[in-house]
Amino acid sequence: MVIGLLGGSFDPAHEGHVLITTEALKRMGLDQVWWLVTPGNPLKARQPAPLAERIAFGKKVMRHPKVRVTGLEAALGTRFTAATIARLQAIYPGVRFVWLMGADNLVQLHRWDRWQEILRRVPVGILARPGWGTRARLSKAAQVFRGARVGRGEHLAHAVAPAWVFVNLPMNDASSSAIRARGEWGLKGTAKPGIDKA
Ligand SMILES: Nc1ncnc2c1ncn2[C@@H]1O[C@H](COP(=O)(O)OP(=O)(O)OP(=O)(O)O)[C@@H](O)[C@H]1O
Ligand SMILES: O=C(O)c1ccc[n+]([C@@H]2O[C@H](COP(=O)([O-])O)[C@@H](O)[C@H]2O)c1
Repeated sequence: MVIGLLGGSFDPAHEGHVLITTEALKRMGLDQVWWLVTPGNPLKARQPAPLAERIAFGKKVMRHPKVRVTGLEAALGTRFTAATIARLQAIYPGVRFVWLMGADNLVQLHRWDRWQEILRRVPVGILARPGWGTRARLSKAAQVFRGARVGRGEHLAHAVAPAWVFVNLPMNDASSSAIRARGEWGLKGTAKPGIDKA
């Protein structure tokens, strides 16, 4: 069993999240993807909408039999990705986990807690995001782990970590901050009319 983990604020979830999830399922040979809706990104000062509301909206937006929208980090009491992955690996020893993220997150990965441990624990799938390709390829994490880059998504899940892949896909420029800036995600985390469906 290979499970992709897509961590995020999902404040709110949008079609960019749906696209990278379905593409990761198709291109990386994943059996499932679990969204890990974070209680709060350790590097973001801004307080997100309440977790329950972000999860509830995520479930509306992301409807796929192989995808679960979860609040696992709140349940586990972890907030840092390295700690979350370590806990999940301990709880599910028979599962191969793959960490998924958009190219923008690769650019700042070296600022995450125990970031090199993440790459040594699990294969990492990077999904293209408009405007971030060059910076991602030049990022510190990509440089430090350049020898661990895998050419094709299909080879990622069963590669021995450290291993990462950069997957090009049809670009989608949706972002939660743009949705919030347009006032389409209520202050209390409630979706306003018009974004019932991403
Ligand atoms: N349009 C997109 N294309 C590719 N990856 C994306 C896209 N939107 C989000 N992601 C990725 O999904 C994960 C969760 O993203 P997040 O919930 O922070 O959404 P966001 O749109 O980036 O939010 P914000 O604008 O508030 O920073 C991250 O790994 C991010 O890189
Ligand atoms: O572990 C860390 O230090 C760390 C620092 C920044 C972000 N993350 C994780 O990165 C994921 C993406 O966050 P976001 O807010 O960009 O959607 C989410 O799972 C966060 O918990 C993790």
